[in-house]
Amino acid sequence: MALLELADIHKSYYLGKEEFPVLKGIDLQLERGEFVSILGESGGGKTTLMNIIGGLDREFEGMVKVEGQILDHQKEKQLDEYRRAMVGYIYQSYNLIPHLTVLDNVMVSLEMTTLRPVEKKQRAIQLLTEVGLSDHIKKHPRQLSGGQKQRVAIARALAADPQIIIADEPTGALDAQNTQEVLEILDRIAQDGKLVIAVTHSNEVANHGTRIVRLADGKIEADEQLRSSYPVQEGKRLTPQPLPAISSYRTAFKHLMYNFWQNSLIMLGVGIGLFAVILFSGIGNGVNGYLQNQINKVANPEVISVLKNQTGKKMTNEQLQSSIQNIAANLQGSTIKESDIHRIEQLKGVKRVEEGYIIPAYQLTNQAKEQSGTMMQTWSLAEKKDLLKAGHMPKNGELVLKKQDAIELFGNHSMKSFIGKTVKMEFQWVNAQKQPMIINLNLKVAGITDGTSSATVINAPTVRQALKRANAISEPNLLAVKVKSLDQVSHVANQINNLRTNGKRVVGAITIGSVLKRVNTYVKLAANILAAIAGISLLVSALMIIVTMYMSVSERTKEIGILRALGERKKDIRRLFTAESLLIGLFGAVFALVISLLVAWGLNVSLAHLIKYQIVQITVGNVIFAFLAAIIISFLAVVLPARRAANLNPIEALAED
Ligand SMILES: Nc1ncnc2c1ncn2[C@@H]1O[C@H](COP(=O)(O)OP(=O)(O)OP(=O)(O)O)[C@@H](O)[C@H]1O
Repeated sequence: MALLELADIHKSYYLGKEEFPVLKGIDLQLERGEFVSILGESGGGKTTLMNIIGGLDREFEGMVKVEGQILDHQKEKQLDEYRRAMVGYIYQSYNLIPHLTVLDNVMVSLEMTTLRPVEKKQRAIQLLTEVGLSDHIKKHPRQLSGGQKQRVAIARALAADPQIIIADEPTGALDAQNTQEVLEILDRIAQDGKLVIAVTHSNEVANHGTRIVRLADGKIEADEQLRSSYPVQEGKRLTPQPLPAISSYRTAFKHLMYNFWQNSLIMLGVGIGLFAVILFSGIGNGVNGYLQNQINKVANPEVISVLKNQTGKKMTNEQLQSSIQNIAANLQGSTIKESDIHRIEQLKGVKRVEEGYIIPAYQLTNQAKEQSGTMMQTWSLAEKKDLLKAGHMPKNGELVLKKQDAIELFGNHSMKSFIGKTVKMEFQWVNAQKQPMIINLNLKVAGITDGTSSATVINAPTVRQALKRANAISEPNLLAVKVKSLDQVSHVANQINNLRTNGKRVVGAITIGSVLKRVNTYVKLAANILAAIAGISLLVSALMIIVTMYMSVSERTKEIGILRALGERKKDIRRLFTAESLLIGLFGAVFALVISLLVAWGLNVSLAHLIKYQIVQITVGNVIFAFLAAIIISFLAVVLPARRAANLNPIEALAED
């Protein structure tokens, strides 16, 4: 049984509808141990025939049998397997993969065998030693002479232990010395029991073989046996296997490293898009946290302020806030009844209710100096001690003065010197008959507050006692309701807003939570705008990967042809480019992470004296998101380029200059 049998092979090329027949009925039987030279005039169809024998061409008529089995050339998978297991190629122009070392060029073939990794390496080194290249295994092809390159190509062709070695003009580019050596190697391969088929113009090469087949006008003109073929002993063969995924990733990594600087620029480009995403998210977190922190500093979010609902209807937080302005006009109508306070105390989730007053307008006097103010709220649970810059919170008969007020009244001295001084206070109120009356108080300064968000305050009992003494109405017009926990705040506020008498709402609740919510809305809006900008940069990153990968496919067309000839499937080619894109994305993300952390650190340090807060806060979630985004965009961006690479016709890809 012949190793390879060709029966009635016809092949034509078409230009439009015009047919150019190249092979017009080839019948050939080739055996192991033969060194067959195919001779013929230029353009006679030798390469075309080799492509058919080598399992690269699918478009021909006729039958190819391998070891007695018909090779179904319609089925790509069968051809892939055939090339992987049976065929090794040697080309005139060597066709080594430029970004892989000599050793790795040979390993590419061995990756498609079931040998263990150590055995693969041992075999590659042994083959390279046999062709005299043991000292050059770490070099790249560009660092080798022509003769050396051809020997690497021979070692690679033999690596996966194929039975058929196809050599297309193997000595065409070599000098006499190297030609002689390569021919001897080819002869040794035939002696080892393999079938060597060499396409040549040279009689020297042809005479070296055991048999010469002459092609003319698309047919076999002569078939001449020069010597008997070599005897064949059956030995153990290596078992082929499809390329493992890890090999594609390794090759992709090596390619990236080979063009390190060029690729690092691309990764930097991709990284900048991701950097924008990470940094903007970090700034979003920081600003949000900062605002919450600022609000929590001046007010306790677990405290609800309750005012009289003077309309009886549903009121929003904003309407309630602005209703404070109406208190002066209707002091009596703004007070909250004892019974309603009691109802609030009974609500589920309420811990404590503190009564307080809003005094619409007041006047402070120290001897001849006067200072007036508006909207004084008695010190309540909603306030925070942080506002106090000196002294203590006001007790009965005491007041805490805003720093500016203190300076107006006592002159510009140190804050502590104000404490202990007395001030007169006057404000207007009404009695039960709605008669306006002036309330007078003598107060001792207990502390000083600073800043814009705080004011001069006294405590509620001081006000209540003064009102009672003057026979004015003394019900509170403000309540501070302390809630048991933060998550109950909005529920309690709802219950308070829903308290009714005769169907009319009685009181209204103002929560810091709602202020926070509004702030959050703005922060989110800003964050979304930043995210949109970051999204655009991601799009740019994706485009960059697409362009890079398309360029890579064009640049590496020949490599794709070589890999296909070695037996890699379309799938393997697609995976090679996908792997490369993924690695670019992931390295880009690492790049982005490093820059983001550095920039975040820099911003936080340089802003530390302005804002005592980490204004950029990059969370683990942000980092995970950036990596996921990198993986997704690099996967999507490579779909089309990878498909294009996989669909390249291997013969055309190999013919690429
Ligand atoms: N893809 C193609 N499309 C159209 N015609 C082609 C194609 N490939 C080869 N041919 C034609 O087929 C004929 C045989 O080409 P082939 O490369 O097989 O010849 P060859 O014998 O190997 O030539 P050479 O010795 O010069 O390498 C030539 O006339 C060539 O122009």
